[in-house]
Amino acid sequence: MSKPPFKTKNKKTGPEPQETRDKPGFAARKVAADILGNVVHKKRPLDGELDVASGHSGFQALAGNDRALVRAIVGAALRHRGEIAEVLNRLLDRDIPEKTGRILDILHVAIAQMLFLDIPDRASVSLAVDHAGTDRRAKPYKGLVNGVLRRLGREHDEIVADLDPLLLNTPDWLMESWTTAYGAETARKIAAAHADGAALDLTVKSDPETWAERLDGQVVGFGSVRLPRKTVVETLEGFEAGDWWVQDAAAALPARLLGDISGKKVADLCAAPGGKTAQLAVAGAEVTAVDISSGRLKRLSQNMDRLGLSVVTVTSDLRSYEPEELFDAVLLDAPCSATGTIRRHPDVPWIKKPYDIEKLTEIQSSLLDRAIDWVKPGGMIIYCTCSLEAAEGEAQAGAFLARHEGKVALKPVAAAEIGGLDMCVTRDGYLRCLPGHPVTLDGETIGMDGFFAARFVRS
Ligand SMILES: C[S@@+](CC[C@H](N)C(=O)[O-])C[C@H]1O[C@@H](n2cnc3c(N)ncnc32)[C@H](O)[C@@H]1O
Repeated sequence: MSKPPFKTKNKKTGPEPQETRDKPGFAARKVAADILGNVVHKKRPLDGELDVASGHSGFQALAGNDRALVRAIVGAALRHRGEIAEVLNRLLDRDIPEKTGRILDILHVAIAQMLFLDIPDRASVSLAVDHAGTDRRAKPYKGLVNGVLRRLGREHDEIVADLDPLLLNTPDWLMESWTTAYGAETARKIAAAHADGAALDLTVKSDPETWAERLDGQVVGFGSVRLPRKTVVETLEGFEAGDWWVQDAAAALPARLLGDISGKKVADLCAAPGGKTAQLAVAGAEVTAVDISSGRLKRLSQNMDRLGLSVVTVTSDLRSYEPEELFDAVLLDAPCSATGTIRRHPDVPWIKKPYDIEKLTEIQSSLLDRAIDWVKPGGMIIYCTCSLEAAEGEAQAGAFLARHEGKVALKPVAAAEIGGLDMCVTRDGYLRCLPGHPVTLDGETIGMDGFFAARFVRS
């Protein structure tokens, strides 16, 4: 039940005084609240906001250590968004009215620091109060920010008692979708994996064992090299030389389902930024990489240049694309909700809605229906998504088979083809990786992204 709103006068304020702006850490908190607001209210993807070349202008202007602080604060605020909202609910006896500027974002940013980051409460509270004081619509709530946060500092243990983080940090519709698809226990394991975050996985051109040794990592999944989480990619051995690229261990599996493609003509549909394109090219295929986004294809080309790989790129909407000749195989990594990547993209649960899944499943089926006619008889079609939603995976594949009965058949996946990862193969022969599936690094259990793939053969 909602509570009656606070009433305050809306006083106008000018820009924040110089001494506030100059306070250490103030700019980072302000940018963090701004980015959090852009993600949760304006549904802007977090990666875009945190891009040092094209992201949030305030973020771009920060020094390196402040940028790292913003990443940590916004990451914690999103990963624990449900818990923070519940803590606020317990602290407030009235609802904060809408249109109060950044007040809720300021509070979320401060609570994220107080509960989940190693930052003294004193600093988090004082900077949040300063921030409220400099925001035109938040200023009337400066006292409330101070009171609420100080109370959290004093009564922390009672206030956070009995929280269920896994349920709170997962929107109901997602928890229901995963419970229906995988059962309640697995749904909770998935939510737990999201709280843990992700390691850094690399796909190497060859010899994963040697690369694991050289980079102090471990071979996981099917030939991926896993490194500890906080690794700066660009400084690692082999980056400049193009010996490997970043790709989650689960994302590296679908392209392997094509088997020996040396010398074959393969279309990589929805290809950018090119993780799977690189795998196909390294396997010796003649690759045509198609994507609707010229910007993303530019990144794909840069990635292929670094890796010393040669592929043909085509900027086109697949709904109007007409290939010049048929392919031996196609891989369609369709646009999807990306709920399989929440470990690395904690914004996904808060920017995606059930309506998005409905729209995406329509696009996926229209792309599949076109791709089927671009492959030679006997050729393979791999359909994959980095989604946990059955509607974008198992149900989509089943509906495709039903629509094209006689024209296409399922070629079930065998665990032996993906390095014996039998937990990633369903009874129907689909590839289904879940973030709760255990893959270990130095005894620490870190899972992999959620991924789905189905393999079909054209008659
Ligand atoms: C999941 S990402 C692909 C990731 C890529 N396969 C990889 O492994 O690096 C989906 C891609 O689909 C592209 N896309 C979305 N709708 C499209 C369409 N109608 N036609 C072509 N590409 C599309 C997006 O631009 C995006 O690059």
